[in-house]
Amino acid sequence: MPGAVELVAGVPGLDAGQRRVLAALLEHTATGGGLFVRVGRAAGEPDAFQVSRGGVRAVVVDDLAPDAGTGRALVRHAEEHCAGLRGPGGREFPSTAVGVVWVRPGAEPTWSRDDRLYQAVNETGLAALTTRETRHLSAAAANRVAGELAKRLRAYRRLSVGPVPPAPEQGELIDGGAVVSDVVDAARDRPFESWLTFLHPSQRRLVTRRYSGPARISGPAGTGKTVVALHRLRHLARRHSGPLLFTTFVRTLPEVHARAFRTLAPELDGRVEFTNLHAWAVEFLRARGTAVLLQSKVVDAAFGQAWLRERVHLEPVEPTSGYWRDELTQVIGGRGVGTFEEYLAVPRRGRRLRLTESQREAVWRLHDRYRDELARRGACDFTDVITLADREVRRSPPERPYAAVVVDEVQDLPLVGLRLLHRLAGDGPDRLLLVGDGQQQVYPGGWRLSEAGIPILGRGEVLRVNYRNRTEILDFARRIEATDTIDDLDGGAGVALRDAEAAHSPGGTVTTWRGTDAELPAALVGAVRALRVDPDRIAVIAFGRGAVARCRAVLEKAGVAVTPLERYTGEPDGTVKVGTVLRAKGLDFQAVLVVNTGEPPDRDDEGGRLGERRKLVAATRARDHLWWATVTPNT
Ligand SMILES: Nc1ncnc2c1ncn2[C@@H]1O[C@H](COP(=O)(O)OP(=O)(O)OP(=O)(O)O)[C@@H](O)[C@H]1O
Repeated sequence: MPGAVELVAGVPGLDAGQRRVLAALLEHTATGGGLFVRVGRAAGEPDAFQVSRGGVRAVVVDDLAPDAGTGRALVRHAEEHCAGLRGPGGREFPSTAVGVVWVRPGAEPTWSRDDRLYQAVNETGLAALTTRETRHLSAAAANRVAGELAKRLRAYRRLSVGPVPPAPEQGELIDGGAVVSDVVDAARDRPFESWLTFLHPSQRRLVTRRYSGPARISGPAGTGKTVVALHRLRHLARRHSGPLLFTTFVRTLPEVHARAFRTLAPELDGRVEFTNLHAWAVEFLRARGTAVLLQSKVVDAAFGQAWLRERVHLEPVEPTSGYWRDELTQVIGGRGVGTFEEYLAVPRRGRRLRLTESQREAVWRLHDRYRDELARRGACDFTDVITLADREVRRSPPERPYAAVVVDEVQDLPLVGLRLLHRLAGDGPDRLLLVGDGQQQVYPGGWRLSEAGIPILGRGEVLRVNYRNRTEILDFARRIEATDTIDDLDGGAGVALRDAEAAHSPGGTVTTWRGTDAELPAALVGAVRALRVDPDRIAVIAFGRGAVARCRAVLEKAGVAVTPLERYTGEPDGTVKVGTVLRAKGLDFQAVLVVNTGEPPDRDDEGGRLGERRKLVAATRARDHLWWATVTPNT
């Protein structure tokens, strides 16, 4: 059988550099897929398409960089040729899954940083690119894509170094046998990153849909909301110039998603800013010459002092100070309430106690005291920073406006945060995308998008197919009673996990354990050891900081290397991750061990309602294995 070099030599009209590059690309498809080489070049058309287990690439091999117009045409053509290819499990190839690469044979490529529509590499760079890529497609899936692409690429010659499987007939649906083998394949390997290449048709539609104003994607846990948001960012970045912003309330999450985005869209490195809202606000204020002191310890001390002075009035109503602290930060600060009169009128949605006017007066005195204590320390709290940034944006917007702003886990943002992001993005087409799930709201408080002045009318989307959790885990999580009034973030009825459809992903394990605190160390360490899973894919989740500290100590004592979730970036480091459920939001792991100790939560749980939601969030972080421990006091 001829090798890659001989096969490429058979294509007419290629120069030596092109032959070298194309032969290397072809070689790389030996484990699945194929290479399509254009017979006769055409401006704005890729010279080749490579399908491998790493996905699909459109390639131009040229010493001269395409000009901006040709570059854009190239991307458009690459997308058009590939969009909607069918993949395993009824999923489809979104246009954003095709990477575009310009290879300059021999020499270093030059390129403009502002117009990055494609990756630019020389031959060494290309070799690095192909060896580093993750194989997230099965060989069967790569062959299937190549087979379908063959029907579309009439002007291209298909080259293959492996055996070429028969191409499906024109218009043929995926045949039964292929579906079964693909599903089995997917279930066995469950290539974690196959979302890079294939999306459910309902996900794919949302990636490229044009919205005339702010839009919202909601849906239960694990339905691919973030996945869609990342694909959409690539889609928008390819069409608009200017920076893009991906933000969320959870401190560590943006870094993890930035890493996933670099895998999806390496050419866009730096175009999209991934940052949590507080970090964004602090940095924005700093750049405007306003330094703010934002430290949890200082804020805790200010509240502690204020509480000491005012507790006598509020303790009879509710003894836990956390409840009142949430009242200050979530209701008053979070909604940007500036006067007592406003506070009297504000909806206290989701709060378990109704307050009389005189009780609200007592709260307001606590609020005043707290403000004084903060001022005395020259400090801000977390909502102040957002309010200050919002004021500054109103006074003078950023010089380079964002082409698009995507907000993940939006359900946990305070109202003032929503207002700030709305102001940053504006109401223009495709500029603001809000992604979230009311059922996963883990902080007290609540708002409707309309209260932030964000009109969603007709631009609210719902995803319903859970892709993350295997059947056993999904069934377990569905039984958690977190289904009280779930809203779609705008007062409408939301979809609960119970009503989500399951992508066909059978199996998984759920092990429940019940025992005393004294028995926990042996059980936890035993459960971690029994997992035949890479430590990087394991997380231990608890509901309070005390329980997290205990789990960490137990594991470390047993010689299991751990990293707090606060420091997790998605980068493999050979350790098990440990943290509170609030830090685990938005993430997933192959195996999750959840430790319920029954200790009072760090934050008020609104009479158990938020507690159930936090349990649901914890359980749905597990993809394949869930260990669910209930710790009882020592007898
Ligand atoms: N089209 C897809 N193909 C394969 N896997 C997918 C697909 N969409 C999502 N997934 C898998 O499901 C996981 C969850 O996706 P994602 O984080 O986007 O869901 P989410 O709706 O944002 O979840 P949550 O609300 O629980 O944070 C992904 O890590 C990925 O492994």
